Amino acid sequence: MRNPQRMAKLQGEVRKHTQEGQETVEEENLSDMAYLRAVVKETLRLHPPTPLLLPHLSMADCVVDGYFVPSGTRVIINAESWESPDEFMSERVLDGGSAAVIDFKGNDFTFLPFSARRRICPGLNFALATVEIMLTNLVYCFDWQLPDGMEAKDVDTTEVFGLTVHPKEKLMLYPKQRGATAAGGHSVQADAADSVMHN
Ligand code: HEM
Repeated sequence: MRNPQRMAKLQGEVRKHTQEGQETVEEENLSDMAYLRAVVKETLRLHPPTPLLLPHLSMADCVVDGYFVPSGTRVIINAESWESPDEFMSERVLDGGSAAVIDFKGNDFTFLPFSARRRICPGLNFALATVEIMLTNLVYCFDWQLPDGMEAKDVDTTEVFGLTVHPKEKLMLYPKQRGATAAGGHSVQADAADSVMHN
């Protein structure tokens, strides 16, 4: 909602790769949606649900970059080094983008939303599949509008920190059902607008 052009691009891709007349997006529609994957990847970079992963202890004495780390030290990995880190730039992870080759499934220590190696999140693939199908259906079935008087820049994405983070403020949006038309003075659009989405 803070990036209307990127929202339009994502919605365009989802609607292009889902057959006209299909009620919902199905898993088989997702394979050609490169921009969807970029949006999810960049979202996990900017808002990782578990930013510090889970606490781990080193199992043996070791030396890292010249620093001695004794066995049993609590280790927190925070190795991000991104250009304009606070900006949502989904293009950076698309083919040809500055971060296109950075893996987020545990092979690149600059980007670890699911952690890595033996304690990597076992729900990784399930989580991605769920997020993709949920997000595509939200943008396929509805056009989303901000409440009257609210502008894109007013959407507050401040996070409350914890073992898992969550948004400080609720996101309130009006869903306008795709293709909704007024019929007999009772429009789907009005119905949808009556039900404000709270996040
Ligand atoms: C976007 C969604 C998710 C993210 C970002 C995420 C991320 C993580 C992270 C960072 C860890 C900690 C790894 C560590 O020890 O450093 C973790 C652990 C774990 N996750 Fe997820 N997770 C997600 C969804 C899921 C789902 C959907 C499931 C199950 C269906 C799941 C199951 C688990 C389990 C069981 C562990 C503990 C693994 C262990 O024994 O060390 N996660 N996850």
